[in-house]
This record gives sequence, structure tokens and C-alpha cells, in this order.
Amino acid sequence: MSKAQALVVDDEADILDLIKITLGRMDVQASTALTVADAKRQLERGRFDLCLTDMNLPDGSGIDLLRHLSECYPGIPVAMITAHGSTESAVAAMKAGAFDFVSKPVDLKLLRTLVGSALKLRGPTSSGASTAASGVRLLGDSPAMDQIRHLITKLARNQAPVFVTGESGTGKELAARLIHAQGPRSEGPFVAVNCGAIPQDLVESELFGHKKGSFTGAVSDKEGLFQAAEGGTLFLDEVADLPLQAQVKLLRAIQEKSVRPVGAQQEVPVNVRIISASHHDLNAEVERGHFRQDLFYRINVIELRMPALRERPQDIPLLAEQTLKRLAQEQGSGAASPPRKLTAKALEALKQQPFPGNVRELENVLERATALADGEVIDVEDLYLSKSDTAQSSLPSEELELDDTVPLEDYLSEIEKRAILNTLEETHWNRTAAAKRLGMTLRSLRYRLAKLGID
Ligand SMILES: Nc1ncnc2c1ncn2[C@@H]1O[C@H](COP(=O)(O)OP(=O)(O)OP(=O)(O)O)[C@@H](O)[C@H]1O
Repeated sequence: MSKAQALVVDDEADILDLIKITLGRMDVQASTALTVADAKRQLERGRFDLCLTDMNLPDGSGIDLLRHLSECYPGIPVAMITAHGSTESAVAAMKAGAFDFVSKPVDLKLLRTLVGSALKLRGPTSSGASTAASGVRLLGDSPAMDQIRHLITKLARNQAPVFVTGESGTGKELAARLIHAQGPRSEGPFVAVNCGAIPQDLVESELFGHKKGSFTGAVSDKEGLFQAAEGGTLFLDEVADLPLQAQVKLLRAIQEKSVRPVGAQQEVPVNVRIISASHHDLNAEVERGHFRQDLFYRINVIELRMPALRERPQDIPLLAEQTLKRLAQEQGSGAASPPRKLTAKALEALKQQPFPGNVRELENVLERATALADGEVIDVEDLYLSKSDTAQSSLPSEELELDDTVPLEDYLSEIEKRAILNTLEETHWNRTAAAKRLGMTLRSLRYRLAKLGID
């Protein structure tokens, strides 16, 4: 491949020199421009693999230049140089499509990492290959799924924090894995963490690491998940469950691109892309004071909404077919057994189900049917669909009437108790599965069980 070409735009000549020398050492040829107009002229004349631009230029803003580039030269990744601590401009730049940002004074190590990632986007994309290699596929032929795959391909090309929303089991983690696998970080690690599953007092040490002796039990230095994800992606699932104190540190880590392990004096630079997810309405959590507004603003630069399965029933046949194929492969000891087939009636019944647990629930239904059906064909009665999926909507009925004699709190507790008990019964008292189905964390289910006196 020929020498990479970068266009660097800044009105401060010494910054241009510094970046030019740094890039030169990476074997990247840099052309420089002092204004937006000058940059546009150079773009017409040359061929560039990357553009680094300051936010404030004498004849316009870096965002103007970014827009010009995305319109006329959509293949060139643009990174923004922002003023120190200016969250607004970094977020605005990424929302406008910047690949990444670096703040002033420019940290040369971060700059090198950023340039390295941007240059990986050169030439034929490796996305197809890496996706296949990672085995991650987001199935579905509905227009909604098409759109999501298209958006994911675009998101994979930049470094902006992505916030994935959607009900439990809609494929939020799968989407995060795909963004990672199709992007320039695909050779780095993908580290997924369920924030709700970490005991509260260990959250900071888990995320940022700790020094030996920093608290009882810290018998040796330990690296955190941020450091484990170095060069790759950190997926923060159920981010709404992070305690407020850890949220402050997370905000700092994202803003400064560095973390300070518990008990350490020094910050450690980290090069990690953050993708977070929650099935809670984070706007509501912010309003209730449970989630920091500034952190939400930072992680939610781009939102990716995974649609519920009931919004796209046309995806069910393909999802079911692939799941049955996988189950056959997993079960076949020695020679693979042929996948079970669904009758037309069974397939129709699946398409009618509301599936509150989405694709995960569909997979569970098919796994149970595979285990229970005798022949090679799965019919509607093998699916045992009767009450499970309608349980949530039918809960508050059963002669529970609100009148003046029943205090509202008791009435609500009773509804809550019934909902939890029904779900526990359906999941054969598997609390993790019940929590998922009820749309709450395991910790919060345990709390409610204790509060309601259910053992
Ligand atoms: N479009 C899809 N194609 C193939 N498999 C899917 C798809 N969507 C979800 N799945 C499967 O459904 C299951 C749940 O997916 P995933 O864990 O990504 O969901 P989630 O939204 O992150 O769930 P939770 O909120 O409970 O963590 C996984 O087994 C995943 O492989």
C-alpha cells in the first residue's frame, strides 16, 4: 500500500508542525492547512486517507469542514482536535460524524493510536471477513433489521460512544459485538460486563483496577476491565445499574481517555471504545436522579434502538430455522442430526406470540420443544406456548380490586408479588431468568423478594 496521506487543519503553526512530525514518524505524509478554505482547496487537489482538524478555524468551524468532507469525500475519516475539557464540542463533532477526537494539548500517544485506527479503515474493508471470523450475525430480513445492519456498518467506522437500547433479549449485546467486529478495533479484545451483576462495593475496582493493599482483600495489583479492553471495545451492559460514584469515574475515564485504579496515584491512559446498553429508560433514570445527566450525554452520542421481536414477526421464520440448526449441531453426538422442522401451524403460532423476552425467549421455546418433541417435526403443541408469553399482561386481574379499604401501597405490593411469583413459577424458580423476563436486574429482584417476604 502506498504511503498514507493526512490533511491536518489548524490555525496554530506550531501544532501543525508537531502533528506533522509525529505523523512522519508513523510513515504518514501530512499536508497542512490553516483555514477551511485552504483545506477545501487541498482536498480538491490531493487524495487523503485521514483528516485531522481543529474545531475553531479563522473562517469557519471544524464541524463545517467535517460536513463538507462527509458530503464530498465520505470515505475520509475525520478526527477533531478540541479545546481541553470541551465535552460539548467533542460530542457535537462525533454526532456530526467525526471518527474520533483528541483534545488540546495533544497527547501524542493518543494521537498515534487514533491515527493508527483511522488508517485501518483504508482500502478494502475487512468487515465481512472479521464478522464471519467472529461468528457474529444479526439475523432477520425485516426492513428494521436491514436498517440496523446498515447503521452498524456505519457506526463501526468511527469511535463515538454508542448507546444501545431495547428490551431484554433483542440482541443489544450482539449488535455491540458486530460494531466491534466490523471496525478497526476488531483485532483488539471485546470485553462485555453486566454492570448490574457486580457487587456495588467492587464496581470501581472491577472497572478501573486496584493497587495491592488499597482495601481489605486487595492482595495484589489487579487490572480493571478498561485495561483488559485496551485497543478494543468495552461493552457496559445494564449501565443504568452503576452506582453514582462509579458513574463519576466512568465519565472521567471517557472524557480524559485515562483511568485511575483504586489506590493508585497516577492515571493510566486507555484506548477503549465504549458501547453501553440498558433496557431501562435512561432519560427517566436521569430525571429520578439515579443516573448522571452528564454521563448520559457522553455515552449516548449515538443511540441504536433494537426493535422488539413482536415489531418484526417476519424475522421469526429465519431466526427459528437458524436456532433449530444450531440446536441440532449442539446435540448431535458424532454425526450431526438433522435439524427439527416446524409445521406451518407451529410457525404461525410463533409469529402471533408477543415474546416479551424477544429472541432469547424464542430460542428458549425452541430449545424446550426440541427436547420434548418426539419426532423430527415440531408442532404447535410441542411449543407449550399457552400462558407463558401472556403472563405479564394478564397479571393485575384476578379480582384484585382497588377500593377505599385497601391502601394503595398494599394493592401495588400485591400486584408486584403476583407478577414476581407468576414469573418465578414459569421459569421454574430460576431467578436470573425471572429477573430478565421481568425486566429487572438480579440484584433488584433479590431486593424485592426480600421486601415482599418471598423466599
Ligand atoms: N437478530 C438476531 N439474530 C440472531 N440471534 C439473535 C438476534 N437477536 C438476538 N439474538 C440472540 O438472542 C439472544 C439474546 O441476545 P443478546 O444477549 O444480544 O440480547 P440483549 O438485548 O443484550 O439481552 P439483555 O438485555 O437481556 O442483556 C442471544 O442468544 C443472541 O444470539
